[in-house]
Formats: sequence, structure tokens, C-alpha cells
Amino acid sequence: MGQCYGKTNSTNRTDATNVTIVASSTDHNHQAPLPSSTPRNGVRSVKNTPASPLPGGVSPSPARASTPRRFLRRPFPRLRLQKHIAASLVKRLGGRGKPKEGPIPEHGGVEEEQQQEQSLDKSFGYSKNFGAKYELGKEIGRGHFGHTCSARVKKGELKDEAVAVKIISKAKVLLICSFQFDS
Ligand SMILES: Nc1ncnc2c1ncn2[C@@H]1O[C@H](COP(=O)(O)OP(=O)(O)OP(=O)(O)O)[C@@H](O)[C@H]1O
Repeated sequence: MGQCYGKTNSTNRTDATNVTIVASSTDHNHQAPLPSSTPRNGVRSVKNTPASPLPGGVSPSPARASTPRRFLRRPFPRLRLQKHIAASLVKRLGGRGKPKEGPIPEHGGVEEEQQQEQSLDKSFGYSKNFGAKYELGKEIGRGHFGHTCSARVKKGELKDEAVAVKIISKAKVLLICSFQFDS
């Protein structure tokens, strides 16, 4: 049994009045004898003394001695957008890296909305005529970033096949994008 002390303990030893114990075992059977050069009543720090061998030739735990310290450089993997979405957002934000600071106006005037319609690129890498290609069905589930609906393909290779369409809110896409720019 051993106990660790992190502060000066002057009550354990009667012959040395000012002993600084940083980390040691109080089990005196396991302590190595003090070297003869150690001053009897001087200050002695055991901070850098080598670990004493255990009795009976028992070696200390190999896990403690050989396990290297590992520091994680990045605790979580970085969020990555698909390339075409990231490129579209970079184009929209003008490569500035961060969205404009300040509150986002909730309800602008009609003129303001029309101006935004003209200036905003809403393609996001997908065709605008989604309704022409898919017939949207019922909602089948929800995730963190949006909801998923069943749909039927109207034309193309997958014509008449049932597919799942995930609808992600643009606000959340922009939030993910700002994470990527910040890191
Ligand atoms: N191809 C699919 N077929 C059937 N059901 C689906 C399909 N894709 C999604 N779903 C249903 O929609 C639910 C939500 O799907 P979604 O992909 O949005 O979940 P998520 O991966 O947890 O979301 P997020 O990535 O936003 O956290 C699923 O739990 C599942 O029930």
C-alpha cells in the first residue's frame, strides 16, 4: 500500500525537519536506503531519485515503464463537405473564409428579397429542376441535418425506381461550412 503526497510533510520524519516529498511511497520496506552523502538535517528532494527496485527481484510493471506517452493532436476528425458543395459555398462567400458577422435579417422587404434572389447562386451543384426529375413522397425519417423522404424517379436510367431523398437545410450547410473554414 502506498500513498502519495503532493505537499511538504514534516510530521512523518523526526530526524529531518524540512523534507519535500513530491511523490513517494510511505511503505518503508520498499524504500531504498539513503545515500551516505545525504545531509542528515539538510533539505533533500526525492523528485528526481530513480525508482527503487521491488524486493524479491520483482520488476516493476512493464506497462508503466515501456508505454510511451501519446498525445492526440486532433481529438475529433475534421468535418469535410463534398467537393462540389464546398466549391459552391466558397464561390458564394467569395473565398473570404468566414460568413459576414452580425445578425442575419429575418424579414427584409420585397425588394431586398428580389435582389437576393438575383444575386444568390442556389444551384449547390444540383440541377434546379428537381421536381422534373423526382416525385417527392412521404417523410421516412429525420437526422441531425435534415429529413429524408421517399421519392420516385421520373426520368433517366432509374426511371420509376423508388429512392430516398435527403433534404438538408441550407442554414445547417452554412454552419458546417463555417466549421471547415474556422479549422
Ligand atoms: N435509403 C433509405 N431507405 C429507407 N429509409 C431511409 C433511407 N435513408 C434514410 N432512411 C430513414 O431516414 C432516417 C434518417 O435518415 P438520415 O440519413 O437523415 O439519418 P442520419 O444519417 O442519422 O442523419 P444525419 O446525417 O443528418 O445525422 C433513417 O433513420 C432511416 O430510418
